[in-house]
Amino acid sequence: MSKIVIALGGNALGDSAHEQLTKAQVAAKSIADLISDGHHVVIAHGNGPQVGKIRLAFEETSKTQEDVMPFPECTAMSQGYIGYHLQQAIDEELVSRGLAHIPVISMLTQVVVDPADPAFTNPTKPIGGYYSEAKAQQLMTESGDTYIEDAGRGWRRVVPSPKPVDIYEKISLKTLVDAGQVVIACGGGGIPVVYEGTRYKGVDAVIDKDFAAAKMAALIDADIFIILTAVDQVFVNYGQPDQRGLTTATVAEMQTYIDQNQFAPGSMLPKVEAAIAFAASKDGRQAVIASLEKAAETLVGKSGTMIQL
Ligand SMILES: Nc1ncnc2c1ncn2[C@@H]1O[C@H](COP(=O)(O)OP(=O)(O)O)[C@@H](O)[C@H]1O
Ligand SMILES: NC(=O)OP(=O)(O)O
Repeated sequence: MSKIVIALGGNALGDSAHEQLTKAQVAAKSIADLISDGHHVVIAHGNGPQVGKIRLAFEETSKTQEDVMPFPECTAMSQGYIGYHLQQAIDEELVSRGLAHIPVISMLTQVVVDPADPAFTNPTKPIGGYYSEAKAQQLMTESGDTYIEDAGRGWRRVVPSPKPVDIYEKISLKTLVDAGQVVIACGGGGIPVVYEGTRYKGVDAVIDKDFAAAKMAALIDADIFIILTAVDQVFVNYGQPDQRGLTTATVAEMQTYIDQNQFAPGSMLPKVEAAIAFAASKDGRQAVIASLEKAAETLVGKSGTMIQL
């Protein structure tokens, strides 16, 4: 039996609430396969599309800039409704397999970041929907926000994405995990907070959930870290006629591919960096990048890209 942390991609969870629930049900089958096999599973999820849409809804309906919902609150909202979908879908799947005694719980999670992180002045995290270049240029002029081209999929707004330093609720997290519960935590990378004087305060940023999940995996001493997204494997020469899927790779090999700029910033690069960070943190730890539908297959080498020291 292994302790496994799974990171579910926000983009891979679909566009609308309806689509998300359907995709959560697909992910739940994969997750329940692992639980049925006796593994202990902890889940983090993304929120890029969702947090962007929540923020946009408030920007479009607020009378003043001050009324617009701040980003930490938007991430808290996304943790709520994505966690609700995942809780419901995983629970249903466990009940259907006679595993109703295993509780599933999602935790609002605050993740501590460094206020001096250079990411605050260099926005890189894509959120919300996709726009044409012309529309993105118009939005940049009107709003002063930054938009970039996102891995060949269109233009998207980007916001600061500081690295996770600590998980504020780590004692509760470990208690629930040790009690055998299926915990959903660090949704959307966690609600970003900084220590200010005598208290923690939310900051305008969206943490990358792959980095937060890697931090959580190390904190709970997980054996395996699985990043589930919309592609079956990591590719070199991605999108080119000679693209090649990677089945296994060492940390050193992946670092060489990073140095060759094989992975798009804001999409595959943070996944590979998070996977490397976990695999390199202790001998024997494995990190896998695979598609949402195929979590259990990755453990028997039938799918995904497996990275180890
Ligand atoms: N080298 C690569 N190999 C595989 N996918 C890549 C690569 N570079 C960029 N991508 C893109 O990265 C996407 C995964 O990133 P993203 O959509 O941000 O993930 P998430 O599912 O976590 O929201 C893939 O669906 C693919 O379109
Ligand atoms: N917060 C975050 O990393 O979301 P995505 O997985 O949707 O990019």
